[in-house]
Amino acid sequence: MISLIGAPCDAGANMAGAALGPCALRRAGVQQGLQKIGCKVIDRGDLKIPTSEPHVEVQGYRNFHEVLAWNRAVYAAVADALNVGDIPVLLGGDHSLAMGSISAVAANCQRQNKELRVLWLDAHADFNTANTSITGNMHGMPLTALCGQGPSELTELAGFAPALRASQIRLLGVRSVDPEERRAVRRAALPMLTMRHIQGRGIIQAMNIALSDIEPGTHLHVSFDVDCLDPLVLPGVSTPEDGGLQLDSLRYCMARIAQTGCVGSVDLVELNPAADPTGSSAQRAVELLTVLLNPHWERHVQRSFDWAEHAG
Ligand SMILES: NC(=[NH2+])NCCC[C@H](N)C(=O)O
Ligand SMILES: [Mn+2]
Repeated sequence: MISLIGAPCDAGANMAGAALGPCALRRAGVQQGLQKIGCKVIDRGDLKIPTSEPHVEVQGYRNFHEVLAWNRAVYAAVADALNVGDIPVLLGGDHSLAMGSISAVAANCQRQNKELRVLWLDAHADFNTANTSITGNMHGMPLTALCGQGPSELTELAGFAPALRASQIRLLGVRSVDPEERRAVRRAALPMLTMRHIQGRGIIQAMNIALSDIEPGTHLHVSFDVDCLDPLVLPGVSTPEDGGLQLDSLRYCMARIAQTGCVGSVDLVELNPAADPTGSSAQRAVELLTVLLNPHWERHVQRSFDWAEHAG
């Protein structure tokens, strides 16, 4: 069973709008789309936090209390879904929410003695701390917190720290890294397939690398930041970066990931409907999610292979 969990939060972003994401995804038919391909889906509705959480900066972390409250709520909801054996699909909301969702996944995997691998599809590395960030926006910081850097309220959401080792992460589609962040990425040896890598090797090779050495039984968490797509394809994001993935390439990535049969949890984040009045961004995001979660992946992968080989 797939559990849809809405988290209308944009406290971690540079602008308002991502909080409208869950509503836009539902309107674009996320539940029906997944049901149509044969998934059983329960919509658990939207999470809430106490409205009294103040919008203040704490030691360089903007809206710290609010982001923390959202992540605690996300942690609890994702943990609940995993406990009953569901595949939680977090409908964000901004990418700071991945701290809560992945901490819950990490705790669950530790309890079940499962390997965990995180595929992070993104235009950005999201590997800042307050010290390296230019903006203080916490949607640029989730991976560092998960890797154990930052305030203990964030790094210890899972009950232990770090929730993740850098070697468990594969970043894909990156093309914007802040100068100090770049140094941190290198120091941590964070595995990253940038757009330049992808363009150089081709998408097939890139996915071979991203998915190599995944053992059967691994829990694969896919953190899908929709800004990994080119803004011409998906304009509805808060931090667009040129030179992103084309639709066919990302469809291929999603089909390849689905083919592992290991997808155990998903974040669908950073959709900002306010930046795309046409609504096509939400529809594209839903369509890609249905490729990722399609239980009949064999047919899809074959079709994608046909495309990829045709495209050379
Ligand atoms: N998930 C995202 N959209 N992250 C954007 C981060 C942008 C930039 N690196 C920053 O800190 O602020
Ligand atoms: Mn991101």
